[in-house]
Amino acid sequence: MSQPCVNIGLVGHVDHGKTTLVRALSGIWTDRHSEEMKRGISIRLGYADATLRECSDCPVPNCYTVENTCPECDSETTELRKISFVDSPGHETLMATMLSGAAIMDGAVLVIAANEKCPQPQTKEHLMALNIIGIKNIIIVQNKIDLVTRDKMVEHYHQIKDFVAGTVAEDAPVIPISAQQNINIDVLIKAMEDIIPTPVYKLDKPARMFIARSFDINKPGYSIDKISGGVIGGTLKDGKLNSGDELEIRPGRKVESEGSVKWEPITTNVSMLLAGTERLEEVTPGGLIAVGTTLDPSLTKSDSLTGQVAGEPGNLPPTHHSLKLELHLFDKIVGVTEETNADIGNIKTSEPLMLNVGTATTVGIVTSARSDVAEVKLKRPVCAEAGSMVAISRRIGSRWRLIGAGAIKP
Ligand SMILES: Nc1nc2c(ncn2[C@@H]2O[C@H](COP(=O)(O)OP(=O)(O)OP(=O)(O)O)[C@@H](O)[C@H]2O)c(=O)[nH]1
Repeated sequence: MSQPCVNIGLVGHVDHGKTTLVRALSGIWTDRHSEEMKRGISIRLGYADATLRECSDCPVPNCYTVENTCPECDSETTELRKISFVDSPGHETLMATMLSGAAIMDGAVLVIAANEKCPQPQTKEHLMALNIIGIKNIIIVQNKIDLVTRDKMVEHYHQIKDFVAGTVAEDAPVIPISAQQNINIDVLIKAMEDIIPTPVYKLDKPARMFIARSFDINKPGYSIDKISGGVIGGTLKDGKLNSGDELEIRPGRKVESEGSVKWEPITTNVSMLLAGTERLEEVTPGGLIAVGTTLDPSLTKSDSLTGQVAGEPGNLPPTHHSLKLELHLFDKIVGVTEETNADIGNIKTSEPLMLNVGTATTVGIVTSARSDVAEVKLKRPVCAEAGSMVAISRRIGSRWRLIGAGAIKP
């Protein structure tokens, strides 16, 4: 049995075909939430595992597939790697969700629809987010090529190249595909093998897991056989987890008594480890895992532990109630709206900011600010190491807009 070894994110503007592409690569539709069906957009992060395979005996050169049997020559294919896909929502109001997902991506596919002018607002904003979080292994797909003429496709390709010039994706390959018609999916698989390596993990370090989902197994559709406690899902960044291990979760649980509020770390035990549908005795970093715990399911329901960090007791990063950030702000606001090209200027004392740290999203009020450093008092504390990168968004009009990044100062 093996678990996925790398997390690949799908990012890009709303409706450009991320979920359809995950389906082409994994056979799984990640949008199953009823509100998503109703609105026709992704709201939560979607997750799906896939096994990328190669047909080495094939008369067709470079034959890559996700099927066990080669679609070209019917030979049995060989496994290259198992991958977990993280499907981000592309709607502008869901940037915080996209940023939480980006924290667990090892590489990303930027999906750009060929039938719309490039760049669309979240094509830009998602690329900036990848830049902030430090994701360098990027592939660009030019999707929906079935809807455009060859000339339009070439014109669109040049728009993409102009747009990424000078960015972290400058040298990323641009692969024309149709996720819906399964065109060039094999070329994309080959590019994933070439461009997005399996990270080198530090197995001898204490276990540390970024929690991206948490749920109550009793909820219909989520039930996992033989678990009676709450479940957390996410990715292990370092170390290993074994069935039966003790686990600490930080910041933990909010406790209110006599008018004061405290956050207490939670301790629990690992009762079950799952990668996809496979039950494992030990998990290592890479891919998305679900951890069954001995916690009361009321503590994990409705993603209540999303954004927290789990790991070996006594070895987790500190809990911060305020953050001192070394600022790296953009010059201009990203996105195509009436505020486009508006200068960002300095962060001001008393202004509210939305901060994304790892998979956590929190809001805070600036208590002091200079042009290069700001201190922010957080509404909800976060567990993070000094030096970690924080994505900073400011409220402009009716939504939070990404304005830059900050490194946590000790
Ligand atoms: N013709 C054509 N339509 C496509 C293709 N890929 C996706 N679509 C359609 O485009 C629409 C949006 O696709 P989704 O996969 O939901 O897009 P998304 O990027 O996941 O959307 P959000 O997650 O809500 O941002 C759907 O109606 C798809 O059927 C393609 O290659 N060709």
